[in-house]
Amino acid sequence: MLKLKLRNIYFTVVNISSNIQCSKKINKTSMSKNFPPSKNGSSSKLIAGTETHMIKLTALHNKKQIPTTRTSTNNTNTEATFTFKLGRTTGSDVSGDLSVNSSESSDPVESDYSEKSEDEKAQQVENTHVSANSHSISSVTTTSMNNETVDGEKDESHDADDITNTEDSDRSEQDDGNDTDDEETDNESGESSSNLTEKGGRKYHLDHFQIIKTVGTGTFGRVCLCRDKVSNKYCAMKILAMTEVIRLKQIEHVKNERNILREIRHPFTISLEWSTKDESNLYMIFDYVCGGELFTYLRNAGKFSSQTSNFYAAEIVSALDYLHSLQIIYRDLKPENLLINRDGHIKITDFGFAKKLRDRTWTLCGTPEYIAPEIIQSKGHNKAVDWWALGVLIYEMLVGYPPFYDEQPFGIYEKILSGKIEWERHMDPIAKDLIKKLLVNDRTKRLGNMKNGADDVKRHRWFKNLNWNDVYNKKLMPPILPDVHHDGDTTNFDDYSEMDWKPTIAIDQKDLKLFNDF
Ligand SMILES: Nc1ncnc2c1ncn2[C@@H]1O[C@H](COP(=O)(O)OP(=O)(O)OP(=O)(O)O)[C@@H](O)[C@H]1O
Repeated sequence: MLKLKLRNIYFTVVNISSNIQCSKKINKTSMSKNFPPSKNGSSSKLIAGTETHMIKLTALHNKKQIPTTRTSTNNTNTEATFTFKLGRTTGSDVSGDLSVNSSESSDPVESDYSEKSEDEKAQQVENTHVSANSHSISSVTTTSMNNETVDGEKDESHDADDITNTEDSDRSEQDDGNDTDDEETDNESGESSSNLTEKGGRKYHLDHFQIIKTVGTGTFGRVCLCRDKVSNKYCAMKILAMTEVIRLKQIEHVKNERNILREIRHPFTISLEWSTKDESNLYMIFDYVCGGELFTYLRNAGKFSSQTSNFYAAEIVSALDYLHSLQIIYRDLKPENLLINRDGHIKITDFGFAKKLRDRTWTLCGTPEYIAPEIIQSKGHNKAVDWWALGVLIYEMLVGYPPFYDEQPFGIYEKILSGKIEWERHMDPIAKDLIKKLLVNDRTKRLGNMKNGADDVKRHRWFKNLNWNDVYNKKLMPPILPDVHHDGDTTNFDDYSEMDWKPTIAIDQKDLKLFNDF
């Protein structure tokens, strides 16, 4: 069986409707993907778009075998392992103490988003402890075509949220009253005697964070485990190079990401603690989710049982319901973006494509296997795309590979539009029924997007044994407990070279203004 990883070779620019330009770049190494022999291929991530329909495809796929054993030296990080210099550096200096001359701000509001007890000890459950990087996994379970005709044309049977209006060109649609600039005085005053703001909130500085190790890389930067020297807690720092963000025309997406993360607070979404920038990079500080990606567990297991899939699906439904209630569409649901916390519960990460919706949106983005037909057809899309992606995710958890698959993105799109799905003979028929109702090409008939919204999904028979309050309150027993030895354990993540940190380049003042409200 061919094992392929579907992320992060990254190639640029496809115009779906006319021109095609491609340039390839390998972006990172990653994990394996077990697909059926006939489905050995690729997948990509779409990262730009709208008016011109120019999209960038990140993540073709890189091959890497799943390690059969975890070496004892592998990933046994300590704080002394690496320290890095953030902010402007000369040359390729990647060592030394973290020292930043930044325009960082202190934002007490953001502290409110931090969940209090996410790094607490994992609950005592009699589950199998598994490592995301171990080969064996033992899951102990507990508990038609779109009817629109033209781009943007009004749909006869809109649901309440599918408002027709002017085209949204992915402008930043919200001003959340970011007080970054207001707070700069805290920062300019240098190392004040107190780490508290006048309002009593935490006054952050970049040099409070000691970078330990890279745990993930993305399109414009990387995510590192770091230690907050003030609270002594581990956290994750996402570092985005502004030059790359500008080059890939992702300014509004990055601002959306930060703004939405500041707005949300839910047990199954990542918590943004603080964000800032200097003259080179944007920084976001999150709680560190040490169990690794669901992707890794799924690839190691091959497929999940119906009960295991049901557990993860339920937590995602709870989160999607919450996000949609705030008119936020997530748009990037896939196992790579689902982290498992030490307690075995899900944390949805990467809100880079999330969007506060006032209308349908037209941006072509997502990951090919997971994008809904209406995105491919550029008809404007809404929260229904998340319910589609949930159908793809449940299928992938149960079967081991996504329902629409091809070596080339265009092949994937064709399969999505054809509406044909191959079903495994022994698939749980109730789960199959739910998937069928989610993978409906006509989004007006798609479960989750009709007049009862998420309630229709929650009431489906596959979830009939669930109490949704229990789901929200993390009372369901997780099927997998990650093998985690301490809060800063990185053994459930891939190893990333620390030698390829690019020298940071200060952007000029004109470009820096583009990020004024970050
Ligand atoms: N809070 C966190 N705790 C632990 N690991 C994290 C955290 N946030 C992100 N990661 C890891 O870093 C990876 C990259 O993060 P993320 O997807 O947010 O970056 P990105 O630049 O948006 O990536 P992409 O270009 O693929 O969208 C994740 O897949 C995950 O493995």
